[in-house]
Amino acid sequence: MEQPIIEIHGLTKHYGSLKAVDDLHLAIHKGEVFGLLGPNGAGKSTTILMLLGLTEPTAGEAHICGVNASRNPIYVKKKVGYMPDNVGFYNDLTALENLVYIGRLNGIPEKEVKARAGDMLQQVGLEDALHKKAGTFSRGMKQRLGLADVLIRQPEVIILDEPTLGIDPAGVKDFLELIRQLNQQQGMTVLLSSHHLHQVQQICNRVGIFVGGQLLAEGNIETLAANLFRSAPYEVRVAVKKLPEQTALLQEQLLALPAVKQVTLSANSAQIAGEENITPEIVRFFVHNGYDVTGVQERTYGLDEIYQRYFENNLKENIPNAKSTGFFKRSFTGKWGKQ
Ligand SMILES: Nc1ncnc2c1ncn2[C@@H]1O[C@H](COP(=O)(O)OP(=O)(O)OP(=O)(O)O)[C@@H](O)[C@H]1O
Repeated sequence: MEQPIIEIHGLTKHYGSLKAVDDLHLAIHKGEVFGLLGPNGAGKSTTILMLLGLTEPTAGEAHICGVNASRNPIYVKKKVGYMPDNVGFYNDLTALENLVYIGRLNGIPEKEVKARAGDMLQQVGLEDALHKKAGTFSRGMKQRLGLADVLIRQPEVIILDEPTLGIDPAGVKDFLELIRQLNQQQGMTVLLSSHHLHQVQQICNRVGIFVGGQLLAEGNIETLAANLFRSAPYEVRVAVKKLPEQTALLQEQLLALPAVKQVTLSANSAQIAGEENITPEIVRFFVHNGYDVTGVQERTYGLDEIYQRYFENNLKENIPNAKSTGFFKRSFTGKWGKQ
């Protein structure tokens, strides 16, 4: 397999007694969109600064595009396009003028720079705002200009720190679509940090959940879900016209079926979780026992549950069994309750 474009080993940063980043290990490969997901203060920005060689790690190493970031910050600057959470521009210059200026600073030949800047602005959807002053731009437009600023340097990888902060929902959707296109059409590798799990879920191939300086879990959504709900990863809800008032026997019968681990009964539905795909068996059971089945629904996990679950585990250590936690019931009923 190709060498990862970002490789982090034991990366650690202390600020006095505070461990902002604690023994981080991570590999991101070419063409991936990786989401670093975590609440404020989790250590995302500190990690990014170490990746860029802008702050020295207390311990560990970050390699990016094949070099040690803290030993080669200038090389890293050439290879990596970094968009901070607050991009600054010259407000009195137009979008095109700002970008031409940046292009020149980055050594783009004079005869090319204007055309390249124009192309970039078109690519990020600012073709109608070429000659507008950056000072008049909305937050969403500024982020697009920030992306053009990053892309004109022709980076191998782009790192975006909270790129959608402060943009309205429509702007967020457009911006994320832009990132997706960059990835799909140009194979651009992207690392983005966010505390918006829904946004991360929309465009990232892989996600790292980062809390209190530690990477608590990492993988694609399916892997995270499987790890999280390891004991009973499959769930099905069967809606029936009416369940008996005394449910103890039914509960016992269901729990006796192979692979069934958890059963929650309400007036007209049964929620059942198991070690493997139990849907056919469960449906057969209800039909065979004369219940009028009005609906069957298999459950899929979203990042929501995973994210909350890891927070919960992190806050309340050593939860022995997911079955008994309030979270499990809450997310279960919460998700279905909405439908
Ligand atoms: N220069 C610094 N000096 C001291 N403490 C710092 C410094 N920079 C960050 N920290 C602390 O390190 C921790 C991690 O901060 P960091 O900015 O990396 O988190 P984050 O996940 O990016 O959060 P946010 O989304 O709020 O930026 C926080 O507790 C923060 O207060």
